[in-house]
Amino acid sequence: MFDGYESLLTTIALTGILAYSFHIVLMSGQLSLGQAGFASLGAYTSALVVPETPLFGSLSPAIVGIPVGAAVGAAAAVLLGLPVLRLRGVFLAIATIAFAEVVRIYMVNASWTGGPEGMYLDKWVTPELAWLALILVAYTVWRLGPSRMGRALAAVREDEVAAGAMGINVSRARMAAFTASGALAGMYGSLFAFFARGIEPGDFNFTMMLDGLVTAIVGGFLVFFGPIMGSGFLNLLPELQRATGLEAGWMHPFVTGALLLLVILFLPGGLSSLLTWIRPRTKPLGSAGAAPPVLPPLPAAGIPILELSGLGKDYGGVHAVRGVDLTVRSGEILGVIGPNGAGKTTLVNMISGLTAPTSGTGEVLGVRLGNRMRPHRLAGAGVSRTFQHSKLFGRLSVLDNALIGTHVVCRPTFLRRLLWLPSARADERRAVAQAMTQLERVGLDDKSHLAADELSYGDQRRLEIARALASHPSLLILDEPAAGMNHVEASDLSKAIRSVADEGITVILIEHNVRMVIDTCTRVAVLNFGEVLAVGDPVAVAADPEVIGAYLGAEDPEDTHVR
Ligand SMILES: Nc1ncnc2c1ncn2[C@@H]1O[C@H](COP(=O)(O)OP(=O)(O)OP(=O)(O)O)[C@@H](O)[C@H]1O
Repeated sequence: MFDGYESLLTTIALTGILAYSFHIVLMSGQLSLGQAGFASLGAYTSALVVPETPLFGSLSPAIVGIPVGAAVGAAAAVLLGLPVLRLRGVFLAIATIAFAEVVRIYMVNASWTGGPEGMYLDKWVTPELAWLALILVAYTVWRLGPSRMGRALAAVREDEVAAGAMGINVSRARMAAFTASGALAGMYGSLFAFFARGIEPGDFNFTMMLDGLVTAIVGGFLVFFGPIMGSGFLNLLPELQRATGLEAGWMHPFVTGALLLLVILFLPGGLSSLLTWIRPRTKPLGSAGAAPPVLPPLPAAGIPILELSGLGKDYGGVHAVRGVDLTVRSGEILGVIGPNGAGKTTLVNMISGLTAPTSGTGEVLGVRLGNRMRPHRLAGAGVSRTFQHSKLFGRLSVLDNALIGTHVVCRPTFLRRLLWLPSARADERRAVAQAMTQLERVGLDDKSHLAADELSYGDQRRLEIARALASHPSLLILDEPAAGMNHVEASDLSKAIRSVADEGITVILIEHNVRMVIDTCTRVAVLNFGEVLAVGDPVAVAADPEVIGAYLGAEDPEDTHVR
């Protein structure tokens, strides 16, 4: 059927699958180079189990090898991921290269693999089978992208700390991407074995890994069809060379290397991003008529939701926070003020699970603070926050940022999206409705399609608040939300915070704008050198001579806007 092009078409499909195994880890911001090891394990294992005759008379026996290769690759990825996924960046890349090399050396020396000569196999992979496998993989990645899981991977890629604070289990998301990458590489290995009529350990070497990585990067990892574009383009290049008579041996690696350089320098989204530029920016999936998800009730007004006893944090010799005793009751707006370096951010980092205390105890919404605490657990219990220095997912849209905020109140949708179940679409619409409600609250609903990076500074601060509110928190922590705002904007923000509190959400507000704190908060705590200097009614605290001496430095609290 594909006379003369069988080999080219199959190679494009197989390289595409290999590139998807890189694409999926790049989606979560990881650089793993262990794919050659997973592919090798998948290839050799499926060589042992694939029957020597067609199934049911005509079916390619390679279809038995595909799930086996994928399962072996996934299992190897889990076993490797447990120790190595605590590494990041180049260290993860080195550890995974080492794994691939260990597998290669084992395959060279083991007797069941045929040693360095490898194994001869029958050719069972046709272009149709290879493309069917590629389309299935591409379909899965397409359905993953806009699902709750897909957004979680994107959030982890953009900013792990913010992702954790939005309730995403960062370790689990990274492990899921790594395992899927192992499965795809194992699947590639199995298909390759029965396409190439045999395998030897050298087939799964560093060059193979580099080919897959280059294809994924040149194609682009921000759009689901990037690997197909990358594979098509890079595999058609030699044909183009042949057609133009430029067939020198050095030409192909040279052109590929130059392309990689050009893409990294000038087109970080890869070739596929060219298509998304040409396409007009579409408004996101509408939420018209959709109700927000069923939201859990907020704690009853007046009950203690946060209790700290002697809580402290030392950084070496620096006592950032010392012996803090504090109770916060549901419905309060607690202002936290104090000079620079007083320990305000460290205190809220402990409350939101980002920093482990070194002394004392604390309980927030029924969750005990401690060394093993992870931010996603506190987010799941109802703590949400903004950061002193904005931590938005810059390359994602305003709507996607807010949607990631809904992570803890929305149901997973990926598996149901794979099957096109209407309930998944209904859940996505509910998530969009919840996100849009919060964007409307801060006046960003008409900018929902813009990238967060494209917003003005003030809008970025507002988006962080909308993202935090999208999780329907019981406790909202705002770390200097009015920084950089003028008086009018600060006054609007103050009104918005009071309206949030009127809905029953407890707020902790760190702010240097004391006028705003007095106008907004029901109670104020003053920190100085990591210790609580005073807690109480805002006006009374602002008039306390000890507080004035330590922080305000002015007799009249009306005049104070201290940084
Ligand atoms: N990761 C860290 N390692 C070492 N020291 C730290 C760390 N984080 C905070 N500190 C120190 O702890 C003290 C309290 O810092 P923190 O940022 O909590 O103060 P802050 O009251 O929020 O200050 P600002 O108003 O300037 O934001 C400071 O002396 C700071 O240098």
